[in-house]
Amino acid sequence: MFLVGLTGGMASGKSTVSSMLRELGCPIIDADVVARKAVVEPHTPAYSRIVYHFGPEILLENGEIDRQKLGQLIFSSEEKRKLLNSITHPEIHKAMLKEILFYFLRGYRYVVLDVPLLFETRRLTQFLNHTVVVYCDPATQLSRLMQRDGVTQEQAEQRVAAQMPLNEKRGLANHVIENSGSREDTHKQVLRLHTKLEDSMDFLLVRVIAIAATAGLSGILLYAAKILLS
Ligand SMILES: CC(C)(COP(=O)(O)OP(=O)(O)OC[C@H]1O[C@@H](n2cnc3c(N)ncnc32)[C@H](O)[C@@H]1O)[C@@H](O)C(=O)NCCC(=O)NCCS
Ligand SMILES: Nc1ncnc2c1ncn2[C@@H]1O[C@H](COP(=O)(O)OP(=O)(O)OP(=O)(O)O)[C@@H](O)[C@H]1O
Repeated sequence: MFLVGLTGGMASGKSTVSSMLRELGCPIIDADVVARKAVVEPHTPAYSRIVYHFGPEILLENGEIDRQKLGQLIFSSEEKRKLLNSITHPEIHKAMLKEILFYFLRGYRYVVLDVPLLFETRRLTQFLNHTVVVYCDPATQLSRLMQRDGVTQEQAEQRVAAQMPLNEKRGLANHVIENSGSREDTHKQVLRLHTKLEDSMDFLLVRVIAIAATAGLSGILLYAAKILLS
């Protein structure tokens, strides 16, 4: 099975690209969704540790974590961000591994992992066959972030600064989707990426068949040699 890592910066367009890929039939595992579902819901081990370290003041009245409050805390303090990451990341990776297994057992040939902090944590990169960065220019990124999350320019800049610079991520990827333009333009690039992924799957299949055939052939030759020499 092939693993494809999809990443980018805050509001650079990862979810936009992953929904396009999903529409084309690609299985997607979204780390933000995994984190929301399996990591910070009440009664999970990560939830208890977050409340222990950050205090009950980060809870809503219904006992759930106030994501906005926790976000404000961790995006303004590297120390707190590191603490939250140390609690959540091992749990996120475990939950993602379970989902990868699920797709593997269902016979999928590849799965796309949408992970915002792929290059920051680097835990997953060694297992990936392809890495894709969704890039957009810094001014567009800031304005999309401010518009989507209703935050000030200062808050948006602070959030962007909490991650590895997007330019650096772009240099680490095998494949870049340039998302500063229109959605249509991005869609065209996603179609090309999809074809590339499908082609590399076919290439993998041909390689596996060739290896199997070679192994089969050498098996027959060995068997024949054994009979002739006995
Ligand atoms: C900080 C939290 C509470 C903010 O929740 P909120 O619903 O407002 O945002 P959401 O979860 O949709 O994340 C939005 C984006 O913020 C960025 N982000 C999230 N956590 C972090 C982090 N620890 N460091 C840097 N950027 C982060 C990512 O680009 C992400 O796509 C939440 O993101 C969280 O629990 N983060 C810790 C888990 C984590 O690291 N998630 C990222 C997956 S690798
Ligand atoms: N090409 C585009 N043209 C116009 N708006 C766009 C384009 N791509 C994305 N957007 C908008 O920009 C915002 C950020 O995009 P998106 O949510 O896909 O980013 P993201 O990388 O998943 O963000 P995050 O990591 O913060 O969750 C969204 O409001 C989205 O609708």
